[in-house]
Amino acid sequence: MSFITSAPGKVIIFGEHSAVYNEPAVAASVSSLRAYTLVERLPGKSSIALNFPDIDFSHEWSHQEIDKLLNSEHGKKLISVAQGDTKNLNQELVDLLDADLLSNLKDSFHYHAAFCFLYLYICLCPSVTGVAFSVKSTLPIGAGLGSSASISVCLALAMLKLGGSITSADCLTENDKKLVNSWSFIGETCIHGTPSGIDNAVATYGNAVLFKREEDGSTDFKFLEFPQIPMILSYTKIPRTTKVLVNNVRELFNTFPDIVKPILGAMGNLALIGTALLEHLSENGEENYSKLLQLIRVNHGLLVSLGVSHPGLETIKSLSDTLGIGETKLTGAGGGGCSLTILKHGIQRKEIDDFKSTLETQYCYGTYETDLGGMGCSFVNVSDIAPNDADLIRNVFTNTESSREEIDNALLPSTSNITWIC
Ligand SMILES: Nc1ncnc2c1ncn2[C@@H]1O[C@H](COP(=O)(O)OP(=O)(O)O)[C@@H](O)[C@H]1O
Ligand SMILES: C[C@@](O)(CCOP(=O)(O)O)CC(=O)O
Ligand SMILES: [Mg+2]
Repeated sequence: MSFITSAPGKVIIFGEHSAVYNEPAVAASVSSLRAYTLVERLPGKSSIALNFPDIDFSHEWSHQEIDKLLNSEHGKKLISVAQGDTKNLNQELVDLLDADLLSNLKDSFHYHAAFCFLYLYICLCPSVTGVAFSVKSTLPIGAGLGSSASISVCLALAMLKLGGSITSADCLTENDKKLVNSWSFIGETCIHGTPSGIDNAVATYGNAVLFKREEDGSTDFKFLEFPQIPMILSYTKIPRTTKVLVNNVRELFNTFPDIVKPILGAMGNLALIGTALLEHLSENGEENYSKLLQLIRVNHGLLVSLGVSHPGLETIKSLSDTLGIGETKLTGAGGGGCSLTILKHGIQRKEIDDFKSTLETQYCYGTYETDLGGMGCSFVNVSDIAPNDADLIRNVFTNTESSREEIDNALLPSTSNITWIC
């Protein structure tokens, strides 16, 4: 029964934060940055173990601890209600998990990851025991590239398979993906409170989407097709959490609704106009491309007005302005993390290298050049992997120090030997 699940990170091109307020937003998967979850039997044991080496956290719940919850009348009732609700967390179940299974973790940095894991486990495969889940990711964590959504998707897919809700062997059906998307939304809710659902949708389906959350909590999205856009992702390495930034915007909204609402509405319009430009990028000579760049600048300005930028992000923006290489906006929740620079046409390699090396040497920032779009969630059975490759993969999951290159060589769809099922 050993298998691995995988899901990509994402870049929000237009509409972070406004997406939470039911405005349209555009995002695409980041094909080369992904999370992976290895699911294996724990020989001779009946506990449930989680192993999150990227955040230096592992935990094991005994069968007895979990059974206490599963066998109590109150617990059973709450679980059955929670199993039928993929829009909201069941607060009574959350309180029960906090009091019993998460009490030692409540104030720790690891709490939200453990909570996400446990809530999904209790809803999706509570009778499965004697299993270990190990999560490894090449995404920077808390950086705006959707690491929380990609681990939520990996865990939801793994647990839906273990619980028997997903049985497909050769491909994931539309219904399978719908289930993964719904339950990973619940995982995102555990980690950041009030997600729009755009990150888990992109991590589930891959590609690029125009996304909108509706008043009733349902979501609507359409896949977009546009050519690769030359861009650089810059990573300030300044830590922040999406939960705090989303809460800060909520406070601003509550204080000045008449001011903040139109800003969010402008972001929504910008996403719609940006979509039309992306879909017709090569038409009208340079006109559509330069309008796209203008919208990137406007979107960043609006995000600054919401208070979600950071001096570190402004450093990147001002360097790209000084060098005249393109337009920069923060991407994801902001407050640190990553920015996205869309390059002007005709920029020379040397100019790009100067930009990158200044950020890397003067500020110790990281940079990524990656294509957008590509495969969403996927899985592979370990029995279908050649024994040598399977050993390499186990190493990657057990060695806390494994590098991005080692993880990519062992697991990345484009560079490993694995035939992922998606
Ligand atoms: N590889 C990972 N292992 C364990 N937890 C992770 C991992 N990646 C993400 N997380 C969880 O997601 C949180 C970060 O999510 P968030 O603040 O939304 O930032 P982002 O999604 O932009 O990376 C982490 O604090 C942790 O709880
Ligand atoms: C700020 C927001 O729009 C995106 C958050 O993305 P990330 O967690 O920073 O990668 C929140 C959301 O849409 O759920
Ligand atoms: Mg997140």
